[in-house]
Order: sequence, then structure tokens, then C-alpha cells
Amino acid sequence: MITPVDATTTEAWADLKVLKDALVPDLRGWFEADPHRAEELTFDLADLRVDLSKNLINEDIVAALVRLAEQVDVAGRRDAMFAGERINVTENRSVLHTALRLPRDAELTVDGQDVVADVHEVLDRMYAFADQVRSGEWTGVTGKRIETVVNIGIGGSDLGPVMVYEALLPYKQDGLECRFISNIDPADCAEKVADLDPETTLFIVASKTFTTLETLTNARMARDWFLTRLAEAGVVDDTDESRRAAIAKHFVAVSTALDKVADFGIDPANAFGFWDWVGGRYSVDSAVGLPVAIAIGPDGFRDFLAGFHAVDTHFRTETPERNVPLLMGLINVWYVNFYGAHSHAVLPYAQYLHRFAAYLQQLTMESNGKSVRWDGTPVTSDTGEIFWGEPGTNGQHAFYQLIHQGTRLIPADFIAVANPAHPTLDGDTDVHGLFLANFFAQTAALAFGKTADEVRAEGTPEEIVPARVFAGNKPTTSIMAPALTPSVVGQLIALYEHITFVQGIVWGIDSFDQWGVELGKKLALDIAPAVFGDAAALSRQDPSTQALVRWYRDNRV
Ligand SMILES: O=P(O)(O)OC[C@H]1O[C@](O)(CO)[C@@H](O)[C@@H]1O
Repeated sequence: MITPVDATTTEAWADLKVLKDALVPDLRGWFEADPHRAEELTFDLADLRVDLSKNLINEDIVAALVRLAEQVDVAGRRDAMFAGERINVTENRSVLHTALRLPRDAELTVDGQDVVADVHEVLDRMYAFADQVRSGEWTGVTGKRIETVVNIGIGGSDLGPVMVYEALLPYKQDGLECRFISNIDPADCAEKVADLDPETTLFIVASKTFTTLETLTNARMARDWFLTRLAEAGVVDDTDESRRAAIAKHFVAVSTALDKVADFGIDPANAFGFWDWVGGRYSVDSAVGLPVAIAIGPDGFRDFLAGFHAVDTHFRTETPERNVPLLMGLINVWYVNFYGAHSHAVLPYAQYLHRFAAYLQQLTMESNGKSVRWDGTPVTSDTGEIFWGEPGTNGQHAFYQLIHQGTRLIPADFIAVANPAHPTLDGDTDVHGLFLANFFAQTAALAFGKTADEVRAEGTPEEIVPARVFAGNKPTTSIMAPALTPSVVGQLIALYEHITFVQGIVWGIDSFDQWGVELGKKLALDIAPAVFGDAAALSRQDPSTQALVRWYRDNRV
């Protein structure tokens, strides 16, 4: 195993400390002093235009960050990832989500296995199935075409598909709708199926491991609902054969554990596989994206994958000074480790990206929320960021106050597209233009603020001048694209995947395991008997938990 370099002992880290101590943030002054600042810090990455100029950085800081990347060998680890080396050390696995978007004629053999051929074999099956559902060739047990696809999954088997489905709604085929059941709260399943016709509904049970309690419980509840409703309609009887025939037309699975899929009662012919080298939170471009492929069609899904691949190629081949995921990852390190930033806002000015922050929460926080390095030694600096956000302009009327005038530094990524799916006029006003005026205004206000003199010049009474001053120097990155196409959505996801990777390497952590989720899962199974009345199991719990369970049982009608 390669020992992680301790970033905090590198020369570059020491240089960054000196630079931070000497830096007086002054975005106004920096832009005035250098008329080329915006141009020099703006980069094109596939269809994305990324403006880093409103960050608290200068040439020396960028150079030191790039040296830090060299000194911790980001490039070496990146190449190891792309080559299929087992960089997920604690699970002894390759990390090859980038292989999921390799074109058919690419070559990648890992442990003697032609990975590209495997990936395209599954993609071909997904595309054929998607075409059958979309054309109506695939019918339910009573011969009706499918109108609703219900994905049952959680974490990476839910957040990616739902985010991308919502982002690409304008590309969805008319007459087809997707829904997503994830929470084990029975309300989720009950609400999502309440108005559905089982004869026109297709369930996709998506679980990498096919052991996840939430997903298997929801899948069983959905199966019960489905069979009960069809029995009531006289479509199935209570023979196994009749039920199996109905399930075969209405339940398919996505998993790496195809044996368990069969145990659940889903025909293995209707299962779409992937591989242990795809992390759950990196899997939306695998068969986990099946609902998206059905909704937008194979051509749309191909564009989606091409978007990822374009960013992969940039990340793999671009020089460090122009490598956008590398620079963005390093700038995040700058804020976390040198400014003590705890959180990072993602603010899409695109309503269709309303689930993007939720998606990024799993991607970034499950990846980099770690306190040991990949060799088991403690981390030597803070790691991870709390990712959060809401679409603009809704966020402006909720939490932007704290970003503008609070005491915490919150780096924010602003995302917008030039061409909306719904160009709409309000009288003579282009509403999307008005929307984007807010996007431009917010990053400017955050960067440049408003001085006391400017506030006074507006005639503000002296006693409320301080309350109306904006300090400015609040860092933002602006990301723009021509339109929210399937390719652009793929590009955005790949961009953040690689940003997350870069941060993980600097911190020396394994960004691809998630052991921290395990304890809660195990404890839930231990406590469940107590919840159901097992006195011995209850007595094994701590006093607080015992009291809470008793209260629950006393109040549960
Ligand atoms: O796809 P599975 O195996 O059901 O797992 C769902 C999710 O559970 C986790 O293992 C833990 O939250 C995630 O990493 C994963 O995306």
C-alpha cells in the first residue's frame, strides 16, 4: 500500500500558511488592480464556463495550491484510479466509475477483464429495455403499456436517478413518468403508489448490495400492494405461477448481487448488473441510471455519459494550471484548511437542478467525511465540508442573509444556464433574464459588498448604517452552461466527482468507502426487537434509549 503523504508537512502547505497570514482579502481592489483577473481565472471545460475569479485567491496562492497537488501526488493517484488500481484500500477495490462512460472503442482491461466490453454489454441491454418500454412493446401482465416507472432504492441507488430525472424533465417522453421511493417510512411508499394503476406500473428495485433494509422492505411492500391490487382486479390468482408471471412483467432489478435478485423473485433475465468497483454514490451512470434511460431514451443517456467522459478527459489530461476539477478541489482545501470553512453552498439558478445539492451531499460527505487516512492513521487536518443548498432565487429569501452578513465564511458555487427550457415573457420582460440578473447580482454583491460610505450616500440614517453594510469578500465560483442538456448534467456530476477526489487525496483519505454508515444500520437491527416488545432486548439499551422506546410504545395506538 502506498502511504498517503501528510499534506500538512509539505513545503506547499507551509507556503500556503504564510500566504494566508499575509493575505488581506480585497476582491474590489484585486479586480481594480488587474483588469484581466476575470479572464485569467475563467476556464472552459466541455460546455461549462467556470469563473473562479471571485474566490479569495491570487497567482501565488494558485501556484502554491498546484504545488500542494504535486507534493501529495494527486496526478499519480488520479492515474491509478483511471487504470483500475485498487485505490479503495479499505475495501480492496478498484474505483472505476470513469470506465462507465468510456466509449465503446476504448480499451481498459483490469485483472484480465475487458471492462469496456462488460460496461457496453449492460448498456446495450439497458437501451434495448428502455426502447421496449418507451415504444410500448414491453407491456404489463394485462397487455397495457407502462406509464409509470417507480424506482425503489436509497442513497446512491436513489439520489442520482431522482436528481438527474428531475434535471432532465424537459427531455422526458410524454406519457411516461418516474417516481422514487427511498425512505423506509411507510408514508413514502404509500403516497407514491396511492394513485397508480398496477397494470401500467413498472418497479425498478435498485440496490448495489441487494441487502439494504430500506430498499428490500419497500420492495416487499410495493410487491404486496401490486399483487393485492391485481388479485382484487382478478388479474392474478393465489398460485405462485400466476404471481411470478405478473412480477416478471412489472419488477426489474439493478444490482451487483444478481443471486439475491433471484431470491427476491425477480427474473434474472430482467436484472441489470454492475460491479463492485462502482461506488453507490458514483453509480448514476451505471445501470442505476435505468429510470433516466427509460425517461429520456438511449440517445439522451448516451449524451449524458458523453458529458461525464468529456470532463474525465479534461481531468486526466489538462495541465494543472488549467485543470478545473483540480483547481476547484484545491480551492475548497484552501477554504477548509486555511480559512476554517465548515460548509459549502451549492446554489443552482436552474429550478430543474433542485435536487443537485441533496445529490452532492452524499457524493461529497459520504466520500470525504472521514477522520482516518487510507492507511488507518489519523487525519492531520480537517476534512470534508457540509454541502447544502437550494435553488436560487428561493435561497435568497431564506438563508442568503447569513452568507452576506453573518460571521461565517461560506464558499458558494453558483450554477446557471443561458437557455431555459421555458423561455417565457412577462409582458415585455424575459423572465429567465430577470432570473439570471439575480444570479449575476448575488455573486457581485457577495464579492464586492457595500461600504459604509456607499450606504450613507443613499441617505441612510447614521444609526442604521452598520446594519446595512456588506463586508464583501465572500467567495463564489460561477458555473454556466448553454443549456441543461443531458451532456451538461453529466459534466456537472463528473466535475464534482473529481473535485471530491482531489480533496480526498490531499487529506490522504479513502473517498470510496463508507464505514461510518454501518454502526447505525447494525444498531437499528439490534433495537428493532425492543421496539416490538422484547423486554430483554430493551434492557440491553442505554437508559435514554429505553425511555424513548417506552414512550413510543405507550403512545403508539
Ligand atoms: O445500493 P445499496 O447497496 O442498496 O446501498 C444504498 C446506499 O447505502 C450506502 O451503502 C450507505 O448509505 C450508500 O453508500 C449506498 O449508496
